[in-house]
Amino acid sequence: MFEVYAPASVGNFAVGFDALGAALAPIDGQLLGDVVAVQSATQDEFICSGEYAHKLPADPLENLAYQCLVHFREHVAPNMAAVRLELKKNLPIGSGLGSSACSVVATFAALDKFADTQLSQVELIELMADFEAKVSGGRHYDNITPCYLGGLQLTGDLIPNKSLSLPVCEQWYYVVAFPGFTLNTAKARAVLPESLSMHDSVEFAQRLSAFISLLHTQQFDAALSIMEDRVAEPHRARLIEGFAQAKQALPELGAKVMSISGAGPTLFAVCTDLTTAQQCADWLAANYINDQGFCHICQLDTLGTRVLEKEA
Ligand SMILES: Nc1ncnc2c1ncn2[C@@H]1O[C@H](COP(=O)(O)OP(=O)(O)O)[C@@H](O)[C@H]1O
Ligand SMILES: N[C@@H](CCOP(=O)(O)O)C(=O)O
Repeated sequence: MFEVYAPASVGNFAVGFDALGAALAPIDGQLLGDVVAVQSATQDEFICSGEYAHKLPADPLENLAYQCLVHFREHVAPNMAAVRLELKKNLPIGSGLGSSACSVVATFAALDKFADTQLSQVELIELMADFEAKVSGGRHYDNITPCYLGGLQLTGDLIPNKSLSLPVCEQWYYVVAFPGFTLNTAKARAVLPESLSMHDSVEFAQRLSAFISLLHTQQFDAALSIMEDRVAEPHRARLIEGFAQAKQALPELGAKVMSISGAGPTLFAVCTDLTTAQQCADWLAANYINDQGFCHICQLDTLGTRVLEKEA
């Protein structure tokens, strides 16, 4: 038996709608992501457990992890031995933390290892994106690739191998706050305009390309100064109760960036020191989250999806 862990991720990373995403690692060492455990069995078996299992449809046919197993058995590895696959659903659904991507990535990575199919990285990413697209209302890679590969990824069909890893400042802290209520990604995509004006398209391209160039040249303060979401955030802000108050309060506390993680309602702030990050986390805990919510101070998870070491 082995377990595969896939980390939560911040889609869009404010400046790269559908094109940038970052994997998260809480600095207190907690794991923030889904786990898939696989072991040999006499016939295929699927179990869904974990804190948020009860929020998923009871019918396995509607569970992405089970759908991935069925697809893998039928189309990728028909001769694979029978498997007992358990999804430990540790991330809230509709949170903006790449929850559906987490389940899909962990499941395919685990099955790929179990069956020793040795799919290429691009083949796996394609497969993962196909399944996440079934629920998210659009095909995008900005949760899949950081979740799978770790770090901050520039990602999309135009990008060689679907993803390019970007350098980030090691002193950046990411405060993420899931408020405890949910926002369906497909619904949050439906409020976006179908197209951008020429002006907005040029501005988006300038901002994203400058941001990446500044990261590569280690001009991190300048990168933070243009790290803003002018594409999705203006349309989604009204869907997220408490967004406006946080948008005002967190920069006053010293956050360099405050925006929506993925499609929301999780908010994220980028801080350049731990004291400020803690103050932002305290504010979010007191003013944004309810008793179902949580808040973490994170840095980037550079490992991505991996097999968990067994505890001694
Ligand atoms: N294993 C799974 N993990 C997450 N969502 C799943 C899973 N299986 C099915 N779903 C469905 O997919 C949808 C995911 O919603 P979405 O808003 O895209 O979540 P997130 O943004 O957190 O990925 C929900 O309707 C949920 O019931
Ligand atoms: N680029 C996507 C990201 C969705 O992330 P999720 O965690 O909310 O699923 C978007 O902004 O729609």
